[in-house]
Amino acid sequence: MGLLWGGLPEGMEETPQRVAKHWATITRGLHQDPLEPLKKTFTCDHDEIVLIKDISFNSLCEHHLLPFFGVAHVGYIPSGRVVGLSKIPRSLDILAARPQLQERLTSELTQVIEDAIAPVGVIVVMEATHTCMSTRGVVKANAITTTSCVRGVFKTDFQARQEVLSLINKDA
Ligand SMILES: Nc1nc2c(ncn2[C@@H]2O[C@H](COP(=O)(O)OP(=O)(O)OP(=O)(O)O)[C@@H](O)[C@H]2O)c(=O)[nH]1
Ligand SMILES: [Zn+2]
Repeated sequence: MGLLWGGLPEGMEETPQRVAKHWATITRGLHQDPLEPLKKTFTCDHDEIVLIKDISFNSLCEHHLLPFFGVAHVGYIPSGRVVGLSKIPRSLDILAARPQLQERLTSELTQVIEDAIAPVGVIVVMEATHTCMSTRGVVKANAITTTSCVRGVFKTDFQARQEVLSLINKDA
């Protein structure tokens, strides 16, 4: 005789509420302004690269509502103003907590940094694993997707772009 259905296991009694809370948490960014963390800025005459590497993020692919996650690298050359280092990850967390495309997440983060401090140049590189590719569909567990968005001097000055990419350890 097989196992008969005997009703919900005790551990599942609160599962609907947990699931609702989880979805509210992972989509909280829909109700938040990604520019908010970047509103407080500081004057600073540093005119070379500021690079924050390996900022972990978790997001949600808009096609399957499955997680994609990885790291972001954000580099910029200030034009007189900088933001607190923790504020860029805070802004990323807001943008990531929405149904996203990795490409759009990358360009939106670039855009909010431009809007906040109008840097001489800004570059965002993101590397991510998409669980809609690793656990279902094509089932490629090790595929990593890299996206980048480049603005300002990094767009036109190949040497500046090379420098920041070598600090990130990526080829141009
Ligand atoms: N460009 C891009 N594609 C994504 C991203 N996240 C998921 N996708 C892809 O979106 C596509 C959606 O394709 P569909 O054909 O509509 O969906 P599907 O039938 O489930 O596709 P398969 O995953 O190939 O089974 C898939 O190829 C996903 O790999 C992303 O951030 N950027
Ligand atoms: Zn997907």
